[in-house]
Amino acid sequence: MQLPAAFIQKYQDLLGDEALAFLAAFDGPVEKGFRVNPNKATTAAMHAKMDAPIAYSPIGYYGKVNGNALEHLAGAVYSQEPSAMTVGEFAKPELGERVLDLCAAPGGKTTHLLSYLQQTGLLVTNEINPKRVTALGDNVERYAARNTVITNATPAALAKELPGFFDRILVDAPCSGEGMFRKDHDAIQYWTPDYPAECATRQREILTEAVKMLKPGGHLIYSTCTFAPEEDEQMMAWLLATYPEFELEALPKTAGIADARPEWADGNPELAKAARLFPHLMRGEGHFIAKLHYRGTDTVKAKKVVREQLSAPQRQLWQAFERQQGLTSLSGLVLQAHGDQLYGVPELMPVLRKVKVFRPGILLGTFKKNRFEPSYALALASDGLGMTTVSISRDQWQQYVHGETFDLATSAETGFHVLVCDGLPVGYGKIVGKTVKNFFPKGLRFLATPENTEL
Ligand SMILES: C[S@@+](CC[C@H](N)C(=O)[O-])C[C@H]1O[C@@H](n2cnc3c(N)ncnc32)[C@H](O)[C@@H]1O
Repeated sequence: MQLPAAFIQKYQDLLGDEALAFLAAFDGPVEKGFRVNPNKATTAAMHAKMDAPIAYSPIGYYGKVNGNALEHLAGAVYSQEPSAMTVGEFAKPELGERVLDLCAAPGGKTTHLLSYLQQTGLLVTNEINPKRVTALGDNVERYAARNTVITNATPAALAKELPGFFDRILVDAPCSGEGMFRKDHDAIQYWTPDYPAECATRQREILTEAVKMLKPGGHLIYSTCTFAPEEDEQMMAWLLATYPEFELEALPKTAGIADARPEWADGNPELAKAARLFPHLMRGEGHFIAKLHYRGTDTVKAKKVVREQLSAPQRQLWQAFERQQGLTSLSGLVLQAHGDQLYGVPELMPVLRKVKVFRPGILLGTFKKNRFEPSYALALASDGLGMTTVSISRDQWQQYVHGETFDLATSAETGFHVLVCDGLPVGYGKIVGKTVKNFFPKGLRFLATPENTEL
């Protein structure tokens, strides 16, 4: 791989004898990996692929999965480079926590956090870029989140409305991306010797806002996918110097994960508690991760939380749908109609006034004239809600994702049913007799074959 001469020189100076192995790793193979979602069923095809576990993640495996496979579309697996999985593992939230993923699209870390929150607490997942937030929405939907709000805001706008609110904040910062050069050759084009310092300026701005949103006793996790000390050890040295209430927590180092390098910043030995992931030392791309504990004591007055917003006719239609579906346990959500769309908003969510909300919660469905039409998101999130389901075969699933109407072997009760294939909810069908009318979202339809959907 053709690396910039200034880049080579910089890391020769920093790494000395180790530089040879470091630079050689850029010509090695890119490591692939995937995570299994512990909150969904595991299919036989998944079991067959789960043969190379990743030592530092109980839900991570080396190997490749297909984005068109049933398991991926139904949120049972997520394709993620193995080093990136350390972030979700080190950030692992406790059940019931209020968590913020501040730089979240396309959702690799968000889906990892969701796996561990198990529908409890609250996840606010934010992406500043309006184009990238759509992919985040798709992944949150696939992961069946009923505890998540998606915002499309600047860190400063969020910090104004949610000071001292979160137990845990992840800043997976925009960075110079040096750790991804092997995976994404185009990233090299953007690199100049000054680029890490430019990124560092933005990272300091983001962190300045992030710290305002932490509760006393909370945790801040900071990660990048770059080797640049300006964005890694030096960023943490700046944070510790600027905010003495923060202390680094030692991260467990296994499978080739290394200590961070205090000598690349101000020499503070505490910095070694953070982690460096180097491709010449482990099976993965380049990353840096630090976990900090906030010992501040100032508490902030609780904000008003969201309230139900539903007209009487809308409530009647929803209740009729609940009865028809056998839906019994949609707990922790406040119902809000936004226009004709009904959302289940996490009840822990404060009211936001000036923050752009991309999705206030899980979309439950749409009010049509005198009826309620359930959403794809609700079908995907139906595990454990006691709703009526109908099993379909892999062949029928291929017809379904192509948008076709198909027949069941025997007739079922007329109405909406969650279709389940290999134990995974895949969407809604409206059944009349044996015929299944297709409600798979039009924008997601594709011509599926056994070959192009194989996991
Ligand atoms: C490393 S990527 C996040 C990857 C994501 N966490 C994942 O695991 O899929 C960094 C993100 O930060 C966003 N970003 C860029 N500038 C930002 C800023 N000033 N404040 C907050 N986020 C920013 C980018 O749009 C990008 O999506």
